[in-house]
Amino acid sequence: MRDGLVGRTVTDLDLDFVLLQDAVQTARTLAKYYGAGFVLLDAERQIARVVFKNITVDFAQAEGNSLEQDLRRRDFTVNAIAFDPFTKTFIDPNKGQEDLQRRLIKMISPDNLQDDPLRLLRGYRQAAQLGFEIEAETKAAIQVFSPLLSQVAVERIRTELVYLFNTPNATDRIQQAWEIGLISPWFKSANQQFQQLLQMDLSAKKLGKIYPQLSQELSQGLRKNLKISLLGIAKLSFLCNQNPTLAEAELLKLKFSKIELKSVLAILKGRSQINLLKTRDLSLREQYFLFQGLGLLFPALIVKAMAAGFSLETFSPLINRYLNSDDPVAHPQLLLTGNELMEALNLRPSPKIGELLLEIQLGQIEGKVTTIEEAIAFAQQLL
Ligand SMILES: Nc1ccn([C@@H]2O[C@H](COP(=O)(O)OP(=O)(O)OP(=O)(O)O)[C@@H](O)[C@H]2O)c(=O)n1
Repeated sequence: MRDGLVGRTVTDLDLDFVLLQDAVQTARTLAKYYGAGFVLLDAERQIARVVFKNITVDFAQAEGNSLEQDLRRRDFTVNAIAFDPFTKTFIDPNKGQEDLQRRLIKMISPDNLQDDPLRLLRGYRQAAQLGFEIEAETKAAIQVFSPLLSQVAVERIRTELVYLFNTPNATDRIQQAWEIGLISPWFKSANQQFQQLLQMDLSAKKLGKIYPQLSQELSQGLRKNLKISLLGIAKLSFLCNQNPTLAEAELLKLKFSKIELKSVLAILKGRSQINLLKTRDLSLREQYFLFQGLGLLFPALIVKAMAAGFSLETFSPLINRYLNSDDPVAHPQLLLTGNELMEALNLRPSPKIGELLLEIQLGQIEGKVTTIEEAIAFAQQLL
């Protein structure tokens, strides 16, 4: 109802139905009837989900004895508007529609926030997504209750954080959430990077104007099933400690996946590599290792560096290499495989083969090697 009333469009529709009885059974019947997926989310509280291709429909048993009671137990007034499809009337005991008009996130009551402290962070996340303000008393209550957030399962916190990182122009909200103590326990040193974090969306926009492809890559996930966007990962890399070991500890506490963790660390490493650009150009070898370390994360590093004050022009040569799939430095192609090298030189498998292949690759980049024969002779010479 909230999203419909403000005209918000989403790619995946999420419908929430409240039933006074038989919620799970109704969901099961519907799933069967439409051949859709069925997931029992909470047997005790009677919540089930029916999954269609781009639509998720949740059925929940009303909490309390009436829909009004159920709506009074929710988090924010704008999230507690119901519509009766039979009578075609709104049921809005908390005056959520008024707050929608005023574009306000307002708590239903402080007790409701305490009942499920994730709601404290949901408030900031939804304010960011909807472009709403947080009403003054609600903001004050969130600040008072902020220590309670640590009682919530970190998986739920992480989900909210990812939403925040993926929301464009929400870095000021992230900063505010940190300043009132909501997310600072997980990112203790973030305040040192806020100035740069706040520049991120602007830098992404600047980059996208000249290189639309990079802008598109930044809005996507590293993999299909990864919710956090590349730009989100770059923002996360600002929030956590800039020392990779300390950053790793922070991200592990929040149970970020291995690939998210590796991505942030790759960006932090890349960030220190490009510091050299302040005084000189990178050698071909250095460029090769930079591209190898980053892979698809390259645009995320560029935005981060721009937010830190580097000019876009500094990166033009590197960006051109990245965008050219035939570029040997950014997208090197092996002249020969490890097996072929072992056969040619009569070698046994050992870590040395990897080292030789790397040297051949670097020789190729530096123009010392162009054919397979030259590659073999080059390796022989090294041996
Ligand atoms: N911790 C929570 C989670 C949800 N809700 C209530 O359950 C509704 C549906 O929850 P959900 O679909 O998770 O959230 P939405 O508010 O719809 O927002 P989004 O889809 O962006 O997560 C919310 O609107 C809110 O009324 C709540 O009160 N407290």
